Amino acid sequence: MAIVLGPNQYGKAEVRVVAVDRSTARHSLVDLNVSSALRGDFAAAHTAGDNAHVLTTDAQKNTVFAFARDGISSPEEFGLRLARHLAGSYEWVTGARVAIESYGWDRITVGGAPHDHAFSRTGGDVRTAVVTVDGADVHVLAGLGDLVVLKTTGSEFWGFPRDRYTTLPETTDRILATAVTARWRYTGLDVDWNATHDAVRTTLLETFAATHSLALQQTLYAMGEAVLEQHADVVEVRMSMPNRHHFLQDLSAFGLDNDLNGPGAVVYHADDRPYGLIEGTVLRDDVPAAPAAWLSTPG
Ligand SMILES: O=c1[nH]c(=O)c2[nH]c(=O)[nH]c2[nH]1
Repeated sequence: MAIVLGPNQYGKAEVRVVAVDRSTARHSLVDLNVSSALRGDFAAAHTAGDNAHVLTTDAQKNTVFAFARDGISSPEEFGLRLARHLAGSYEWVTGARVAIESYGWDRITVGGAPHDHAFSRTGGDVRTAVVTVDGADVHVLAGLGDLVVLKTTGSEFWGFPRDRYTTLPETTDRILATAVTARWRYTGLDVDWNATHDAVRTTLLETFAATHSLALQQTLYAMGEAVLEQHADVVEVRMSMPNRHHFLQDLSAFGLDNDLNGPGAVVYHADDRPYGLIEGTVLRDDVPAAPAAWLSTPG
């Protein structure tokens, strides 16, 4: 028996870089959280403390800032530029993974006019990109996280088996709420990254709204299916959707009913935990799997 080093990677996590385009009086900004990781022959560093192959994580951080100086047109483009550079940096580096979160900023409106250089953070979801260079292969995953959505009706849940511990009542009218994390894989690199990201996000939202849900599982599948039907560049969608349960609050102690169809507001208790966690992949069955695209990407 011998003990050996298994798969490993290392890099700088969560480099916070803000790039401002000041080329006109109307500034624009890109706000990213960038994590890089290198893969390759780093055995000696692990087993002997020999750092001759270790491109420092500090240099990886510096590379992020230096590359931002050329402008950032999209997280995907920036990730591709960085991952290709890092993967090509030394012959013992076989691959690089760059994962990016992108935070949105809206112009503040002053007197009805969008301001040139004042912004407020968009409250909602975060855009994500993961670029992996693996030898000659390049993979791009786009995505989003924390897209919080809710519908006040159009959701049922019934027909499930009842074992001795099943107490949940069946329902034909409930709130359906979740915070969508989705990542989707592109076939090629000739993609209009920003426009496609916007369009996929719209598809996810529209399908959540338009699907009469019999289960969050069904809604998840419908959302992934719609993305694949409407976006030819996308071959695979992975989603993670917590079921943010909303339970009708019992108000009988106060002599109040709480009837879905009665007069007055219907009052729910929004429970934060535990939550159902519905996860799944929807993909084209004629496209080869790309495990390298997803390696060390959680969820
Ligand atoms: O949409 C749902 N899927 C489930 O699997 C489930 N389980 C549960 O208790 N409520 C729900 N709702």
